[in-house]
Amino acid sequence: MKNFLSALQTPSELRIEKSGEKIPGRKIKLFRPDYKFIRPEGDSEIAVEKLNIYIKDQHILKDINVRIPDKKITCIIGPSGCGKSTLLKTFNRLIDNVEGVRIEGKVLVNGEDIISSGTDITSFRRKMGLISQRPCPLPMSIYDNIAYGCRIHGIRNRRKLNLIVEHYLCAAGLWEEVKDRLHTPAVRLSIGQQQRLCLARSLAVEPQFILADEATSALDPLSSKTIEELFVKLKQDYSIILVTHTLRQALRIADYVVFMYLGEIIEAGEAEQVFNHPRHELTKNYLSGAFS
Ligand SMILES: Nc1ncnc2c1ncn2[C@@H]1O[C@H](COP(=O)(O)OP(=O)(O)OP(=O)(O)O)[C@@H](O)[C@H]1O
Repeated sequence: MKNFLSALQTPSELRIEKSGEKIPGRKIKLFRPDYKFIRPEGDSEIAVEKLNIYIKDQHILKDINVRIPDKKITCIIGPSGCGKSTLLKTFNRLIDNVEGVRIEGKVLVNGEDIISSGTDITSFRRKMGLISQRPCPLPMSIYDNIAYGCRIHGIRNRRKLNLIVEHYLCAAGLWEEVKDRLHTPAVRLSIGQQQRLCLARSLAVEPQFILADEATSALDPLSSKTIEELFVKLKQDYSIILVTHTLRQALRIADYVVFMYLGEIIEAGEAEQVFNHPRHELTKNYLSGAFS
């Protein structure tokens, strides 16, 4: 199935209906009140095989083998310094920016090894939407924050951009709050709104995965809850990988859990199994709060 952007790139196929935009061949309406997400093309699965990461002389990730399931929320948990962010950074090759890094092993994204030298990093990174701990809106308007990435990818038509901006602000649950001030600076939004804007901006270039590193830790409880609820909705269409320090958050939203300790994966499995019947003593101790 075509995704939203590619559908918009063939305007002859696009039909406007009074109640919202409709793409022929699809029963779904794109916008409020019947807003539904559009499933990106293909599966979205990551398989990590014998991954070892060294930074200078330190062995940071040790023989990592794990499968991140398709269209689920995977939470990576573990004490500070155990390698959660390093593993996440490997998934979009941001790890390449770390000085003195050496990577061994395979990270297969939909079957393609992204560690091997032939990988086109730019096109592959487009599949990976990244949400960081602190929202970082671009110093421009709300509208332009969303349109920016699309313009880079060659979409210039104002009408198409309007559709995209509305679509993804709806997806991130922000449209109603900002529709009357789209052309005001994004930095004037609250931190929680900025984080949803960053989520909308990531979605606007149609990733298959959403990677989030402590995405709610800078937010107030209400904004945090809003982002969690969005992740739960978005998993219909995206594979979501969250690094979180908050066990309660993982308990609330994880479908799959990866528990790390000192650079190793100690246990990975369905959330129900890991939380209720952990196999490893270390996992039990971590979950019981014996260390954090
Ligand atoms: N650029 C770097 N140079 C040297 N060591 C690094 C670098 N980045 C990370 N490390 C080390 O790698 C290990 C794993 O770090 P990482 O940030 O992945 O852990 P984490 O589990 O995400 O920690 P936290 O929960 O505190 O954010 C730590 O010992 C850290 O000091």
